[in-house]
Amino acid sequence: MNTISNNTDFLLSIENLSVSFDGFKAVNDLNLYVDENEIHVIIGPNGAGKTTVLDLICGRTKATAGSIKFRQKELTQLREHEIVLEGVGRKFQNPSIYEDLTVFENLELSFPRGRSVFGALTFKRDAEVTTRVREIAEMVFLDTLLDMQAALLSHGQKQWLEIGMLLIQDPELLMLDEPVAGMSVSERKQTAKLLNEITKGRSVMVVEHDMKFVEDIAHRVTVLHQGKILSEGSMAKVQADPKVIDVYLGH
Ligand SMILES: Nc1ncnc2c1ncn2[C@@H]1O[C@H](COP(=O)(O)OP(=O)(O)OP(=O)(O)O)[C@@H](O)[C@H]1O
Repeated sequence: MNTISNNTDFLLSIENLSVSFDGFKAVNDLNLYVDENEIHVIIGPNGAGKTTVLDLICGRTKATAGSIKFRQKELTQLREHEIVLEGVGRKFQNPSIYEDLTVFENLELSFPRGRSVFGALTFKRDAEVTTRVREIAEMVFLDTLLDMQAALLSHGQKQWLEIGMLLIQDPELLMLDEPVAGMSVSERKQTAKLLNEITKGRSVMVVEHDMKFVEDIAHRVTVLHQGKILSEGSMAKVQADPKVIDVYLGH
């Protein structure tokens, strides 16, 4: 029986999704849904398949079976850059910023109409770009550091800069892989505030191990284990689930 439904209410609908690596099922018949304006956090033990799910959504890894629908559009057949154009942004664990450029220049380069590395001479920095760069810089706590070389930012500030570089493209779905790893306690709190702000008008999927941070941001939590859903619901619900305590939280 084909269990793939026509679920139109969600921003993202993942159905019967599987991927195998040399016969090993890293993601195994997964169904997962993300609502509009939702912060959806995926947790679970090492090797559960969390990063692989993000890789499948952004097209970095191709599914063996199943469907990923983003606003009715099937993503599994698209290439990575086409998925970005559909409105899906992805941040990897290590920040990929231009270290020798300033904060301003990093944001400017990421603006959809901004200059390309090769088109630098023909680009006219117009007021719209400058305004947008300043707005985003303020959102990611870097408005006083616009002229600083990115290499000189702290680890946390580099993470925020990369989030800013994604935000300036205005994705409808933003995916973040362990965004607070290596951050100080105060940076984690600020990042939680940032994520709560940016969900107005977009959805965010986060893979994270820091349970305090997850508590601060998650509208909904999916617990993965061996490529399958072990538990799902509010943070309070999954935290109290004996299965989750047994395989993950109790360790
Ligand atoms: N490209 C690949 N080729 C082969 N195996 C892979 C590949 N990508 C992931 N895997 C395997 O799939 C499983 C799931 O990995 P994944 O990175 O998704 O786990 P995770 O839940 O994100 O773990 P962690 O919390 O440690 O980041 C692991 O056993 C991993 O070794």
